[in-house]
Amino acid sequence: MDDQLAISVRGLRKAYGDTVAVGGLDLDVRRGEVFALLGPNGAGKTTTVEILEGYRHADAGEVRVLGEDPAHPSAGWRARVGIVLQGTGEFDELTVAEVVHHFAAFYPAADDPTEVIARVGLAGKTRARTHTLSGGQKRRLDVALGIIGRPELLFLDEPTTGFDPEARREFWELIRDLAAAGTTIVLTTHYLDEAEALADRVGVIAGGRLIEVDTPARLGDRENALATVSWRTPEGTPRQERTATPAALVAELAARARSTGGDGEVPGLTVTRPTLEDVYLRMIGHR
Ligand SMILES: Nc1ncnc2c1ncn2[C@@H]1O[C@H](COP(=O)(O)OP(=O)(O)OP(=O)(O)O)[C@@H](O)[C@H]1O
Repeated sequence: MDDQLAISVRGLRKAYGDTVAVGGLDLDVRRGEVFALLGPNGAGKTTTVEILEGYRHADAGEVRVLGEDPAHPSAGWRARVGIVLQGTGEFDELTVAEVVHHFAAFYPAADDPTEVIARVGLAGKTRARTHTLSGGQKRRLDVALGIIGRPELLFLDEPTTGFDPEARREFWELIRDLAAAGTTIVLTTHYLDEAEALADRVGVIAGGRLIEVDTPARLGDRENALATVSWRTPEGTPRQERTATPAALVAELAARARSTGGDGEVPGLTVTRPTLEDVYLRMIGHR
């Protein structure tokens, strides 16, 4: 296997009875990258990720995660992989500090619990019992437990569901810090802006297969898509034109505005290209 790859999957298949959840999926995730898996409900993301984590067994295919088959990992493998699970319910009566210390004891080279609690923004809640935390604070605790072992590879399943906008931005900073420190991150999300903000590459899963992988900027040939230029005429009428040469059109509009005695400003001018959500929806079959 290529040493530059944290994850390599070929021909992955998994069915539940008659339901084919994953039907021949190929995937490579490079070491050090942030990789976002997108796909509609039921596309096969969770099944794929749980196989990568070693929690489910594939029916067929070759899977390598940090060089090993997660279905038969060596003793040290699990400590190298961090998983952010949804919910730590059994620890309701313990404090944040107690839970994080408890998890730290499972790892050979755990990070400093106090420092990790501060990094996820729970410094003010160290002594709080976990059942008193808000939904967003509980997710931060989940993240703390996922990173306490200093994983080389971190799986995050819809990590910011229930976060307020400020908490999401803070969480994104945390993910960027982890990535900058060399952690490989695989993230599933339904938030396209989150994928765009965080991911080096995104993979779109539909019907149990990976249908496209690219950077957020290039997915679905997005950067070559026609731009939409919108503006208002001097009379205030809204106008819109789709063009492959938006700079030329904007220059022409500015020249026209100057020639009619104005300062060259074009009222209401915007230039947009399809958003990641636009190309994603087109890709999975919505027009
Ligand atoms: N334990 C199970 N038993 C039976 N069918 C299952 C099981 N887990 C998943 N499936 C089915 O496999 C398919 C893929 O499900 P999966 O949970 O992997 O999708 P997903 O992409 O993670 O969806 P979501 O975005 O809703 O979390 C679905 O049709 C689902 O109903």
